[in-house]
Amino acid sequence: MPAKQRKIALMGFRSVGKSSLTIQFVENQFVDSYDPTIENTFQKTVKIDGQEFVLQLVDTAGQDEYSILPQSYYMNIDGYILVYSVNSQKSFEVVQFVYDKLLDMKGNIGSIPVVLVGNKCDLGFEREVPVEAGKKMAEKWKVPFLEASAKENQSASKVFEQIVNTIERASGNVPEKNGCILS
Ligand SMILES: Nc1nc2c(ncn2[C@@H]2O[C@H](COP(=O)(O)OP(=O)(O)OP(=O)(O)O)[C@@H](O)[C@H]2O)c(=O)[nH]1
Repeated sequence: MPAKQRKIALMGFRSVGKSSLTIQFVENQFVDSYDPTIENTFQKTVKIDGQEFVLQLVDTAGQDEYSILPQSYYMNIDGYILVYSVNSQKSFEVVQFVYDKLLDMKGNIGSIPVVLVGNKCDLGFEREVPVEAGKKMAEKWKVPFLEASAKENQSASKVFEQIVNTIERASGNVPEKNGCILS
């Protein structure tokens, strides 16, 4: 089967680790320094369940509750990875704001593939967002949820596999599976 092209946007508050998750997945490395993103696109080819996918990953500039999302974030994007960091309640609020914006713009979010990610789960001692809060939000949205750590390379590649599977399910290419993945 020919490779499928999929375009995925990572969105969420500043400094939650959108770039770090992407770089961990694409280049298998973690960069400790913080360099705010304007917008970057990465590409990686992966094989999932025997199917090759060419993933274009749009690492967006961080949003906040005042952001006006550019049209390009709504057009030609197959799925969204919405990222907050578990040590920032504010970032959890921003991810809800972003979801609502997407819902407004896209109409029926039920048909928009989304994965919710609580990053920086290695910072348990600074935790402001309980696992249950992330789980509950994802259940409300009916989307998969994972906690991850770009730093410790926990679930970074799972996040991307999960969004690809969610996109495939939404387009009717994979049988429906129950529940959320939490790790
Ligand atoms: N402890 C810890 N730090 C992390 C993790 N992921 C990212 N960071 C750090 O958090 C800071 C911000 O990470 P970025 O990946 O640049 O965050 P971003 O969401 O792309 O930020 P913007 O470009 O502003 O949107 C950097 O100093 C990273 O090293 C993680 O899983 N654990």
